[in-house]
Amino acid sequence: MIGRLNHVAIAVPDLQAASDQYRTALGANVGKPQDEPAHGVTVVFIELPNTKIELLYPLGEDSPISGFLEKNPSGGIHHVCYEVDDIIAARDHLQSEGARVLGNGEPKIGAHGKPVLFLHPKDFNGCLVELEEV
Ligand SMILES: CC[C@H](C(=O)O)C(=O)SCCNC(=O)CCNC(=O)[C@H](O)C(C)(C)COP(=O)(O)OP(=O)(O)OC[C@H]1O[C@@H](n2cnc3c(N)ncnc32)[C@H](O)[C@@H]1OP(=O)(O)O
Ligand SMILES: [Co+2]
Repeated sequence: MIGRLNHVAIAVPDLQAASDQYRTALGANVGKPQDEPAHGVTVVFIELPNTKIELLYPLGEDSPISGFLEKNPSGGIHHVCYEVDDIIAARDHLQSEGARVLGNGEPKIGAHGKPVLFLHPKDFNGCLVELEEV
């Protein structure tokens, strides 16, 4: 069911500093910041030959990543995103397997303009999993 690794997300305490570091120290192709108010984050995508890195910074008062950054003030890997062909079929299958889908269970449009869902980290070995329909 899951396909390619679409991105690995890193929550960062300073989006500009992290972007500069990837651009200069790591010589990466770093995109521009993108506000995603529906998700409570500002994101910067870094294109790699085989996947993407998504830098995340809280946007707004009740960002879902604020708690994570309070617990991890230097930042850290926040989630992985796998691609799926059919996000509703994937959701229904995962729920039938007992996995918890976060939010109201309905996909939201993510940073790539595609439907995304999140699965509770406690159900996947402490790893927050995002699914993106491509
Ligand atoms: C623009 C969209 C973009 C895209 O790719 O298209 C995005 O990726 S948007 C990314 C931001 N949005 C989300 O992350 C939505 C899903 N996340 C959530 O709903 C919350 O972050 C949640 C519920 C996973 C955690 O929220 P919170 O930290 O406030 O809750 P708790 O403190 O109760 O945490 C419960 C439990 O989970 C552990 N935890 C929290 N975050 C993570 C994480 N990223 N990875 C692993 N574990 C995590 C937390 O430490 C708690 O564990 P415990 O042992 O009970 O202390
Ligand atoms: Co993501």
